[in-house]
Amino acid sequence: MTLKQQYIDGKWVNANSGNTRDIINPFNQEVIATVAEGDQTDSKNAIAAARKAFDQGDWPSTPATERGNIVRKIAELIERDKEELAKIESLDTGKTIIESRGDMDDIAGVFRYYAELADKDGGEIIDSPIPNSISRVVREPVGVCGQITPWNYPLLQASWKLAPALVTGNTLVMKPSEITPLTTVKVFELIEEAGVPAGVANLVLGPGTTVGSELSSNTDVDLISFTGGIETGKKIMQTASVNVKKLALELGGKNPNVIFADADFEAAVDHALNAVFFHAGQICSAGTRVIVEESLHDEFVKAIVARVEKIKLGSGFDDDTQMGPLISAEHLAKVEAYVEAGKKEGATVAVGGYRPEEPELQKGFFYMPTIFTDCTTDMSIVQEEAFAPVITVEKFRTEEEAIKLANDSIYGLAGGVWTSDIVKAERCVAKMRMGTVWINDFNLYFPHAPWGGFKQSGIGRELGKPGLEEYTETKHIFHNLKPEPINWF
Ligand SMILES: NC(=O)c1ccc[n+]([C@@H]2O[C@H](COP(=O)([O-])OP(=O)(O)OC[C@H]3O[C@@H](n4cnc5c(N)ncnc54)[C@H](O)[C@@H]3O)[C@@H](O)[C@H]2O)c1
Ligand SMILES: C[N+](C)(C)CC=O
Repeated sequence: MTLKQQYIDGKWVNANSGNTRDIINPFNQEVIATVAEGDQTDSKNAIAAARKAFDQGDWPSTPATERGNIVRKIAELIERDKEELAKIESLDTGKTIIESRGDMDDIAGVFRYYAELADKDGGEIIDSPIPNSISRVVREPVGVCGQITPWNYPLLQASWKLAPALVTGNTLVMKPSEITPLTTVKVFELIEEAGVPAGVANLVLGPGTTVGSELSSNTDVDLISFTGGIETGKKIMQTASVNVKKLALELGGKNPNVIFADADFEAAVDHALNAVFFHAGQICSAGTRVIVEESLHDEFVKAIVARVEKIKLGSGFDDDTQMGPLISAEHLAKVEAYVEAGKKEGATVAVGGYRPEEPELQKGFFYMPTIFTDCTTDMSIVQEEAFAPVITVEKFRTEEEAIKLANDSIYGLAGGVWTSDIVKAERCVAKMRMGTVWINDFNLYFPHAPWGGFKQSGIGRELGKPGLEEYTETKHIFHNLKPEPINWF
C-alpha cells in the first residue's frame, strides 16, 4: 500500500515527523490506506507556501476566465474519475456506493458552477456624488485561506470551499478530517493535473488540535472556513480572532420536520425517512426532530415504524444495502449513550434502540435505525445533535405550537414543513429561524442556492453567489479626475 502524502508547494511530501496514520473502513475495521500524519510544522510550511504564492505569484492576478477554465478542468477530471472517487468515499465513510456516486455528481457540479461564475463579476460603477470623479467597486481575493472539513461528506464539503476560493484568486491550505482524508488527497492529484500552479492549493493531513489549530491561529492566514461541530467552531472562532481573520463557520443542526395533518401522507412518510437515514443519519441537516399534528400522530408513527423495520443494514457495496455503519467505535459509543439518555428521560422506543445482532455486522460500527415517541423539547435527545439514525417524534395541536417547537433549539441550520395549504406553508416558513427551509421536501441542496445556518449553526454561507463572495474583499476605488488643493491647514 503506497503512503498517501501531503501536497505542499506543488510537491507530494511525507509528514516532517515521518508519522503516519492508518485509515479504517468502518464496515469491517480493515486498514484501507496509510496516510502522512502532519503536525504544526507541516501546517506552517503549507501556510508559508500559500502566502508566497499569494504575495509573489501570478494566481491572484490571473484573468478570472483562465482561473475558471482550470476549475472547469477539475470538474471534468472528477467526472472522469467518478467511479474511483465514489469507491474511495464509500470505503472511507461506510456510506452506500449509490450515495457516494450522487455526491461525486454534486461535487463536479459545484466546480462547474463556480467555473461559470468566475468571470461574471466585473465590478460596479457607483454614481459618484463628487464632481469630476470616478467611483467604482471591485472584488479582490481575500488572501490565504485555511479550510477545515469534517468526516461525513469529506469531498462534498471540500468542494464547497475549494472551488469558490480558487476561482476568486485566493491561495489555500486545506485540512480534511484525519479519519476520512482519502478522496481529498485524490482531488489534490486532480488539482495538480488540471494545472493549478504550485503553492496555490496545499493539502495538510493530521489532527485538528495540531494541524487545524495552526491554520486558525497563524497570522499569515487571512480567512478560515470551517465545517464541523459547534464546540470546535467556537474554539476556531476564538483562535481566529488573533488577527481578526475572516470567518465562515458551517456547524451542526438539530432540524425540525413539521408535518401537518393535511400533508400528502405518502410523500411525508417517505421523506421523513429520507430526511434522516441516508448515511446512517450522519448529516448536518438530518430532519431528526419530527413534529406531527396530534390528529395524524398515531397513523404517521405506525407508517414510519413499519418502514424503518425493513431498512437493510450492510456493506455500502451490496446492492440491497440501504444504510451503512456509523463512522467509528467512538461515535457508536456516543450514539448508544444518547439513546440510553432518551430512555431514562421517559421517551418511548418505538423501534430500534440497540446494535444489530447479525454476525456479518459485528465488525462494523452499526446501530439500528431508531424512533423515539412521547418526546418533549426539554429532553436531551430533542435538543442535542446526535449525528445518528435516530428520530424523535413530538406532537402539536396548533400551527403556533408547531412553530414554537420547531424554533426551540440553539441550532438553525435547516427545517421542513409538510402541508397542502400553501398559505399556511408560507406563514410557517416566514417564522422558521433556519438557513434553509423546505416546503413539502427535505434535505435538498444544489450549487446555485446558498447554504448555512441561523443561530449557533454558523456564520456566513457556502454555495450560490454568497459562497463566492465569502472569498472576496470589496474594494471601493475613488478616482479624483481634477485634484485641487483644499487649503484647510
Ligand atoms: N453545516 C454544515 O453544512 C455541515 C456539514 C457537514 C458537517 N457538519 C457538522 O460537522 C460535525 C461532524 O463533523 P466532525 O465530527 O468531523 O466535526 P469536528 O468539529 O470534530 O471536526 C471537524 C474538523 O475540524 C478539525 N478540528 C478538530 N479540532 C480542531 C481545532 N481545535 N482546531 C482546528 N480544527 C479542528 C477536525 O480535525 C476535522 O477536520 C457535525 O456537528 C455536523 O453537523 C456541518
Ligand atoms: C451539507 N450536507 C447536507 C451536504 C451535508 C451535511 O452534513
